[in-house]
Amino acid sequence: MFKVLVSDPISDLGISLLVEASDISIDKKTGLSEDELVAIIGNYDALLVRSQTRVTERIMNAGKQLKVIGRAGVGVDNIDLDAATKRGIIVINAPDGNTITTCEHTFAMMMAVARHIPQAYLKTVGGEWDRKSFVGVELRNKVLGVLGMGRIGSEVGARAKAFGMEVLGYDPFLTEERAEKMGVRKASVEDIIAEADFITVHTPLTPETRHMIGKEQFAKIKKGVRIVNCARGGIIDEQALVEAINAGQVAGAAFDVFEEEPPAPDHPFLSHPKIIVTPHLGASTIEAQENVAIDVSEQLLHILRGEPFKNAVNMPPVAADVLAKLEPYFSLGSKLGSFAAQIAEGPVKEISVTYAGELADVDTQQLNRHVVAGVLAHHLGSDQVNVVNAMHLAKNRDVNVVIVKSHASKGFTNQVSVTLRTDKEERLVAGTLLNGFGPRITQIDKFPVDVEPQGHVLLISHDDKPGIIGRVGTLLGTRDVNIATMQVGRKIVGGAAIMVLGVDKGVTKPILGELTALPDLHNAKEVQLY
Ligand SMILES: NC(=O)C1=CN([C@@H]2O[C@H](COP(=O)(O)OP(=O)(O)OC[C@H]3O[C@@H](n4cnc5c(N)ncnc54)[C@H](O)[C@@H]3O)[C@@H](O)[C@H]2O)C=CC1
Ligand SMILES: O=C(O)CCC(=O)C(=O)O
Repeated sequence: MFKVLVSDPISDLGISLLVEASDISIDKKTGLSEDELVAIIGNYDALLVRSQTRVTERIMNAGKQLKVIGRAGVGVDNIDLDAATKRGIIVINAPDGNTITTCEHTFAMMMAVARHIPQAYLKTVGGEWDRKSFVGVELRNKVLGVLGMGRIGSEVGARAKAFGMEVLGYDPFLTEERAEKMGVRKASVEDIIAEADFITVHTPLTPETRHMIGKEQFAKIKKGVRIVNCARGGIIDEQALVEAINAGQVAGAAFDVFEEEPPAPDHPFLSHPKIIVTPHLGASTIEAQENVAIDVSEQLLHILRGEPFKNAVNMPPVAADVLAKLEPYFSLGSKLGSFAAQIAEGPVKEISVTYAGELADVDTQQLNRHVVAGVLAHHLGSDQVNVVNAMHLAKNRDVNVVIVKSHASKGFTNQVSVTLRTDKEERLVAGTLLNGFGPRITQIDKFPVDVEPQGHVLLISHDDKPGIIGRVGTLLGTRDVNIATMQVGRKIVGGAAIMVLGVDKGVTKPILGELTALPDLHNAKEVQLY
């Protein structure tokens, strides 16, 4: 039974998938302090949050069984990602579910600031009939500058055109072709500052975007511009904005987000007549909250159940078609890594993974992680290593990871070869997926073999001499070790050879010692593959 803690208000309907799952027990405890979370998080396998809970390193340290943190929304700035990655905790978000809702809120804010709606409302319900103070501007024929043309920014751009606005878009990933397709003009930040009548920001808050509109930009900004921020507090310098409004440079602003949330009661935005605010409501619709909760619950279930998942924030993204090609190799990759780690003597200095055949043309980042995790888990423990922290752990331990791609696959559609270089030796284990037969180890060091990577495997190196197979069989038989499968590999008659035995149970160290003492036999190792 997996235990899930929901620590922020999240749509009941959205998490019904978790509530109804027979292998999940779910607790809802919202509004907890960091200390309170630290005290209870050790009982949980998964934590589900929105934006209120700050998931700190302290909480993760206390979450001894914590495997996944799900964020029902886009921004994960309330989660210490580095700490999660170090601990192998997968962080997932729900990036698509609140796009339209936030885009619509942006429009609500843009229109509200253009037409002074909150200010007019307040006066009207206060008994005043003031029609002179609230003369607004149209959106039609105005220039809208969109900083950040991702999911939300693109939707804002599309809707702005319906209002008859000219849209200037800036995003480091916006190409001329994409801009043209969307009917927006690709622009620089400077173009937007100089030309836009309305500016809206839709980037994450990063060192690069922090205060991307600040004092310097306000000095050059088009007079009378209106600014909207429904992304993250801090992208626009709050202090500089107030000064620019007071100087008459900026006509008004609409903010859903703040550098510090909630803002202090004396925050200048809260009393400024030309600034309208909402309390981080961008994603707050029934539809969006259901969508993000459904998305994140689905992925959370996949992760807890050990199934393939998407939207991991602390792992490289992978396209669905690429994932479909890689997924069948995940288990093989980690078993090859584990096999190599179990037979190699000495501390690992380098893990080299060669992809041959069709895999050579695929972005294998996810598969690389499975191989590296397979190697490291042997040394560090499978509870300490997973695909999230594998690369981080390798780097921390100065283990070089080398990826080689080759189209020559020795007759297999695909072959994955893992070579471990230690300070003592170099060992290679290669494998493939055989159509209709499943995974196979196809090579160990220089010897071609055909071995199912499963259960207890005995790897014996010996001279290719008559009688050796019988001696091994007899010894194992007298020690009650049943041989299920046997493979012998050699390069030349009478030369060095290996024997790979599938055995039904673990082989003890004394038996391995007895095997090694047999004539013409050099080494016997047991490899466990699960
Ligand atoms: N107010 C609210 O309740 C909500 C806020 N958000 C926030 O809105 C923002 C945008 O969300 P999405 O569109 O879903 O994200 P996204 O990841 O689809 O788009 C962000 C875009 O910003 C661009 N970007 C990054 N650095 C940039 C820079 N220096 N200059 C210009 N563009 C840059 C990226 O290339 C990307 O295209 C995020 O910060 C998210 O957390 C999202 C949902 C609700
Ligand atoms: O959960 C929320 O309401 C905040 C949404 C948000 O800011 C995001 O998804 O980035």
